Amino acid sequence: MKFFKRARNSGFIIPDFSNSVKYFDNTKCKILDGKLLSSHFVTQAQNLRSGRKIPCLAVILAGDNPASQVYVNNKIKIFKEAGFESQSFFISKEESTEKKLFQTIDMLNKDDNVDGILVQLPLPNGLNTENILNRILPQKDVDGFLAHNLGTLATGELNSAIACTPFGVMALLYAYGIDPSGKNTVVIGRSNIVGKPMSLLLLSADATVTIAHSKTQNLIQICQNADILVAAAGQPEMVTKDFIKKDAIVIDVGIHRKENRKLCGDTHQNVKEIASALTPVPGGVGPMTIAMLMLNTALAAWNK
Ligand SMILES: Nc1nc(=O)c2c([nH]1)NC[C@@H]1CN(c3ccc(C(=O)N[C@@H](CCC(=O)O)C(=O)O)cc3)C=[N+]21
Repeated sequence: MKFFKRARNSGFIIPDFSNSVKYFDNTKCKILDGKLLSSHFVTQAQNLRSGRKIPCLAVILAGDNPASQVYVNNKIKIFKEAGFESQSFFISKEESTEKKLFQTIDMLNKDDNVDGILVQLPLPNGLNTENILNRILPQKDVDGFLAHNLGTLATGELNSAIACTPFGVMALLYAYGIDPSGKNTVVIGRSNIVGKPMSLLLLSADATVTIAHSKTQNLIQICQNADILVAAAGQPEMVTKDFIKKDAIVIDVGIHRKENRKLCGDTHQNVKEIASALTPVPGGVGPMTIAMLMLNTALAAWNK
C-alpha cells in the first residue's frame, strides 16, 4: 500500500490516491477512523525517511490563543514521533507586528534546513493574514494556503502542496474504499483553507460537486441529495439527520468545544441514524490534517 508515486516528468514523489483504495477492507464501516489511518501515515513516513533528509517544519505561533497552543504542541509531538524535525517560534501578542513576522518568515525562507513553514491561524487582530502568508516561499507552503498552490490544485494537478484538511479527507475516503467518482457531493463551506480546496479535490476525483455556504437557499434540500456530505461550516452540530440522504457518507470537518468541555463537530450525532459512515470528532479529520502536514513537509524536503 503506497500513498506516493513518482511523477512522470519530474521524478517527484507525489501523492497517489489510487493505490489507497481498500486499505481497510471494511465497506460497512460506520466510523471512519482518522486516528488509526493517521498512525499508518506516521509509520509510513518513518519508513520512508531512511536515507533521506530529515524533514523540518518551522511553526510560527503569534499571540496567545490557547487553542492554537494546544494544536501547535500536538503537531510538534507527532512530528517527533515520526522522527521529523520541528522548530517553533512563539511571538507574543505585543511583539506580533507585520515587520516582526516578515523578519521571521524571511529568515526561515532562507534557511535550507527548513523545508516547510506554517504560520498558525488565526493571527492576532490587526494583522493582515494574506500579506503574511504571501511572504512564505510557495515551495515551503506546507499548508497549501498560498494562491500559487491553490491555483495549481485548481488546474487539476496534485503535485504541489494540497491543503492538509481536505487532503486528509480524501485519504480517509480512499482508505475506506469510498471512491467519489460520479457521486453527488456537497461541501458546506467555501473557505480558502477547507471548502474551496475540498471541492477542487472532489472535482479532480470526478465527483459532481456542489458548494453550499451561508447564503445558500434550500440548504437542507441540497444536502439531501448528497452521497457524500462534507460539513465545514464552522457551526456546532448544524448538520442534523434531516440533512442526510439514506446511507450517505458524512465527513465532519468542524471542531468545537461545548459548554460541558466536550468536543463536537459541525454534525449532530443523530446523523448516525441515517448515514452509512461518519467521521468522529475527535479522532476523524483532525488527526488526518496533521498526518497530511507531515506528508507535505516530507514532500517539500524530498522533492527539492
Ligand atoms: N496554518 C494553520 N494550519 C492548520 O492546519 C491549522 C491552523 N493554522 N489553525 C488551526 C487549525 C485547526 N487544526 C487542527 C488540526 C488538528 C486537530 C486535531 O488533531 N484534533 C484532534 C483533537 C484535538 C483536541 O483534543 O483538541 C481530533 O480531532 O481528534 C484539530 C485542529 C489545524 N489548523
